[in-house]
Order: sequence, then C-alpha cells, then structure tokens
Amino acid sequence: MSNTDSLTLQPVRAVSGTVNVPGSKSLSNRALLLAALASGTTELTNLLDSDDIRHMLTALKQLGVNYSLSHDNTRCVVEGLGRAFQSDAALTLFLGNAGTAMRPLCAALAASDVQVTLTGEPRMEERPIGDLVNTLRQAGADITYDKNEGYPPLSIRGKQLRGGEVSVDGSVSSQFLTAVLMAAPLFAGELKINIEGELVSKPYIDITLDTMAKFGVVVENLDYQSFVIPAGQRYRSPGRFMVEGDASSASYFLAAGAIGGGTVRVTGIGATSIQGDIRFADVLEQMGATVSWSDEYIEVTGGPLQGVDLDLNHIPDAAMTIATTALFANGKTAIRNIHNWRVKETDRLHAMATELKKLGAEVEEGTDYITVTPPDALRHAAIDTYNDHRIAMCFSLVALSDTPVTINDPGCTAKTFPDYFERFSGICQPADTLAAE
Ligand SMILES: O=C(O)C1=C[C@@H](OP(=O)(O)O)[C@@H](O)[C@H](O)C1
Ligand SMILES: C=C(OP(=O)(O)O)C(=O)O
Repeated sequence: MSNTDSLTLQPVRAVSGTVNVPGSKSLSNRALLLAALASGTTELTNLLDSDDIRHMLTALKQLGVNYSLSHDNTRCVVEGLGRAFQSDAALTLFLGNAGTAMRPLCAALAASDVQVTLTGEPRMEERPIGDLVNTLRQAGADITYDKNEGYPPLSIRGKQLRGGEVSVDGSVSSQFLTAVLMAAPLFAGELKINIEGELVSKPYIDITLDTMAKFGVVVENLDYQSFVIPAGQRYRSPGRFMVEGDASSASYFLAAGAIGGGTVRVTGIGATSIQGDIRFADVLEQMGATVSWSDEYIEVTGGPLQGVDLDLNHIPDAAMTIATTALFANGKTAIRNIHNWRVKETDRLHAMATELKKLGAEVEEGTDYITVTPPDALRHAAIDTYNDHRIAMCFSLVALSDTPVTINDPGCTAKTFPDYFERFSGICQPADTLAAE
C-alpha cells in the first residue's frame, strides 16, 4: 500500500477467534545483534518479518555478518563473528525509524573497528540520542553529529572503549541503557553503569538482561540504579533462540476481546513471557474484562468496561491501545507518566489527542498524561497516522463501535506488523468488514 492509501473499516458486529502474533520486534533485533557478536552459529526462529528487523539485517550484512533467511524471513541462521565488528571500508547504515536498531548499533559500533555513518528516516533525525552518545563518550567513544547536536545522523570512528564507571540518563528512553549494556562485553574491563534520572520503560531492561544471559553474559542489577558487567565475558551462541510473540502487537487483539463482546485468544505469548507489555492484560482486567492466562496464550472476554486512572510508564507501547479502548469505557480514563510518547515515531501525546478528538471524545493532553472521556456516540473520522504503526493499529478498534472508521496510510504498520489489518479482519464478524477505498 502506498502512503496515500486509506482503509475504511465498517462496523463490526462481534469479535471472536484465535490470533497467533508474529515475533517480538524488541527480542528479534536484540537477538540478531547478539548472535552477530557471539562465537558460534545461532538459529533464530519466529523472527519478526517487518521493516525494523529488515533494517537491522541489512546493516549486519553491510558489516560483514553472514546469515541465511528462510523464504518467509522468520528463520535466520547467523554465523557469529565471535568479536566486535570490523570493516576497512567506511560504511553508511540506513536504519529507517528503528530505535531498536539505531541505539544498540550506535553503542556496539562505537566499540568496534569501523568507520560508519548511521542515518535514518526524517523522523529518526528528530529522535534524541544525545544521552547515549554522552555515555559512550565517557568511555572514550569518537562520535560526531552530522546535522543537529543530540540527534542522528551520526558518524562513528569505532575503537576499543574503556571499562570503569559511566553514567546514563534513563529519563528519556530505556534504549540508551539497553544499548550500553549490550555493548559492554566489547569494552576493555569491567563496566559499571550508573543510572541518572528516573529510568523509563523499565521492563525493556529486563528483556535486555534476559537476552544477554541467553547469549552467555551475566549482569549484576543493583536495583535498577546501577548495573555491573564483569570483565572477560564474551557472547556465546545458545545454538537456538526462539523469539516470543510480540506482546505489544497482542494488545490490539486482546483489547478487541475486551470491547467486542466475544472472546479472543492470543497465542505466541503467555504468562511466562519476558515482555513487560503482557501487563496490558492486567489493565483490561481492571477495566472490567475477563482475562485467562496460560503459558501458551492470553485470552480476553468482554464485559462492561470502566475508565481507569493509571501510571502506564512500564507499558509505553501498549498504553496507546488503552487510549482507544477508553472510547468504549464508562467514564474518564487517564494514562499518566508517558512523557516519552513525545519522542517516538511521532509526538504520540499530541497525535493521539488530535485523532481521538476527531471521533468526538473529550480529551485533555497534558505534558506527560492524556485523559479520554468517550462521547455518547463516536463520529466517523479519517484518522491520520503520522507514519506511526501503533496509531494505525490502536484506532482499528473504533470499528468495534457502530461507526465506520477510516485509517489513512494503513501500510505504516509495516514497521512492526505488515499484515495487521488482515489478521484483525480474521477475528471480526462478519469477516467482510474491511473494505479498501
Ligand atoms: O527496548 C526496546 O525494545 C523498546 C523500548 C521502548 O522504548 P523507550 O525505552 O524509548 O520507551 C519501546 O517504546 C520500544 O517500542 C521498544
Ligand atoms: C517506539 C517504538 O519503536 P522504536 O523505539 O523501537 O523505534 C514502538 O514500536 O512503538
């Protein structure tokens, strides 16, 4: 679909069924990077096939990593380097708008024998990276900003970085800490990372630590205030690495179960998932839905929903799905402590407020919160999606009302979920509710 397309979703009478969500974006890009650095060959299964992953794969190939992909791009066999990256040629790596490629590669390449320029889509040049660069410079990194101070594009002259103590400001993005953690085994000597500010999106650090451990590197976590990576550790292939289903992608289907009056089961994730976004189901339960858990799935059945007032900093991506689920709840919903929505694929606080108002909702956009009070009846609206996959996906839920909804540029879901609308239609009755304009 071109970015001039739009998709009108007709009202859905009911939802029910089972959806198996594709592999996690966050786990896929972590596992690809660590498999590339590890000694040994790693077979990655259930890899996500989406733009963000393709940018990482392309960069790794440019960096000399050999890998083979299955025809559907969900199985990848990576021949690990067993060392840092090395390239005699100066390289330019285009990373789209993939934060989970840009940030971790910035750190790993700063500690490698390479000369690279990291570039991305226009929006990537508006997404901050200065806190990460500041930390890497404390360890001796040679990084320059090619346009604006604190933002990509970056030029990196990689080198052996020093161990010792560094500090990282975690108040804008957890990805800066993730990046330094994953690169730490490439530094000379033990590294202690001290956190400055309030660490946001903390569950993503658990994903990082768990993935590092699976590749043989252990980190001492001092109550999320400091992290120690002992010296002499190197990444080792675990042989096989299966990527869990994406818990953020699951949120749209779980919300449909809560809203649509039927029961929706999402497989590929479950009670033992390492991803923090599974806690999204707890919020649905607080709103009044019935949630059943197993190790292999999460299942949600609808019920009368009540608005909630919650700090959702720990589930920043799935929190957007609460904002549109709120359209079907009685009373006001407040989502708090989400300031860093403003530096993601778009200024999500302003974009969500703008689009929710189009539907007739009463919305308050605060500096770090949003409140949503639904109207008696939703209006039909053409939802702008700001090249933000999650806006396109969370507003699909409006189709569960009595009102059609038009999603502009639905193809923007390709960042993490290329066939989202086809999967969504699969749980909607009647199934012919999706009609491309
Ligand atoms: O580490 C990760 O995989 C991610 C961390 C989060 O970003 P922030 O830490 O910037 O909130 C999240 O929004 C993003 O989709 C993926
Ligand atoms: C913020 C997101 O992605 P990233 O930061 O990894 O680009 C997201 O997927 O919502």
